[in-house]
Amino acid sequence: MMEEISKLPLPEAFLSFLEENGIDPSIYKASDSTPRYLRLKPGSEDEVEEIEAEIKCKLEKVDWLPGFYSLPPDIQIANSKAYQGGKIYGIDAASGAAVSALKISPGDHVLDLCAAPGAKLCMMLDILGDSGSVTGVDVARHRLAACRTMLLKYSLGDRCRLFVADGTTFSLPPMRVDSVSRSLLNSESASEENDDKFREWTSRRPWKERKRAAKAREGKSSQPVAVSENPELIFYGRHAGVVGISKNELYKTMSDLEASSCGYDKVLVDAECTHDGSVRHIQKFENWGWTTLQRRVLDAERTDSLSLLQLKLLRNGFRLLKVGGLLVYSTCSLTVAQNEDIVEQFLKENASAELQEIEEAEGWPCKSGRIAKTLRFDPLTSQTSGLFVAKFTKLAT
Ligand SMILES: C[S@@+](CC[C@H](N)C(=O)[O-])C[C@H]1O[C@@H](n2cnc3c(N)ncnc32)[C@H](O)[C@@H]1O
Repeated sequence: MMEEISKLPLPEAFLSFLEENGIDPSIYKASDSTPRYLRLKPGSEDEVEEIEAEIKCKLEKVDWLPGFYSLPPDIQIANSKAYQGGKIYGIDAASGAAVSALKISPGDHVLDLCAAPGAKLCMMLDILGDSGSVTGVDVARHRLAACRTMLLKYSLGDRCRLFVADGTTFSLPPMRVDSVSRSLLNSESASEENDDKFREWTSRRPWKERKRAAKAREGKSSQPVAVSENPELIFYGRHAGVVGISKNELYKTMSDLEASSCGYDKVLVDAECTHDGSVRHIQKFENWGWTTLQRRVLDAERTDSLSLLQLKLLRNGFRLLKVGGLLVYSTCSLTVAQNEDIVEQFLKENASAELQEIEEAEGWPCKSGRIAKTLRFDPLTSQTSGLFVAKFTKLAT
């Protein structure tokens, strides 16, 4: 087997998986030449030359995506001052496109239902600046903790809340404007008597959270990711409408009817998937072992349960969207089962869901998916990692 693999770029089983799913294996041959991408923190535009000098490489502006630059795949940015100082983000251009498709406008309340590790969430917060809010949800505590670290590094957390929660059942409303004004009034005076009310977030984690995190670490190697029954808030910014309100207020869930009128303006469901479109992810299996690839990517049973998870995430994300809002469903898989099939099934069961043309995509180097209005990025066509994107709106019924 090893001999065969050393001759082939990818193992037979993976090639048959691609064939079964109608994916052209030659897209992986472009992997060596697929550039790396970075996004510039807004406000750092004048520092491009300095960054280029530091990483010793020219940054090519991505002409179809504002704020994005490409660089050769072998250039490392993690040790650079620009990266460590929070002036640049490592994020694939296709991921940037998925966020752009959401058309986030000032004041929007955005839900990111599979948020970790958070490259897209950071981009949303940068777009929103000093307005609106982003609620990030992820079932994996350690990944969401990494997202929190990123928010702090880029000083982006002011209008963000992060919940460890199951995205298929999450039901909390967006930050309420009245709670923000109340929280501003209360933030100074949140005193000992107000023990039930949230005070300003501190990086000193409460004892309970530390204990839970230690427990999760102990069980991590042998158990799948633990799904907490109730959402658990692991971060909130000063202007995220949390400071000064009580736990009862924060954890009050929305009914479907309430969600239609007071739900989120924009929802991203960047669903868990087999990651087969991510060239760099597939390449990692060379070190992790091809048997791991068999288990994690090709196993039919996993794929079936993943499809169900994807459908449930999409259903719940859409439930939390307000009428007239926009939802983007994306995966970094290129299989039809995890993309078009999910979209089709979802549309069949939701009379209020309408697939939308992604107007922003004019000039994007991508192809149409098998369903009109959906998009597919792949390394050959787009010079990016693989990504499927579909956009929906919620109609009044
Ligand atoms: C493709 S990744 C998301 C990447 C992220 N949007 C970003 O830009 O960095 C999928 C995420 O879904 C999370 N996930 C898996 N099952 C979930 C569930 N039931 N609810 C919420 N998140 C889930 C995984 O932990 C993983 O972090």
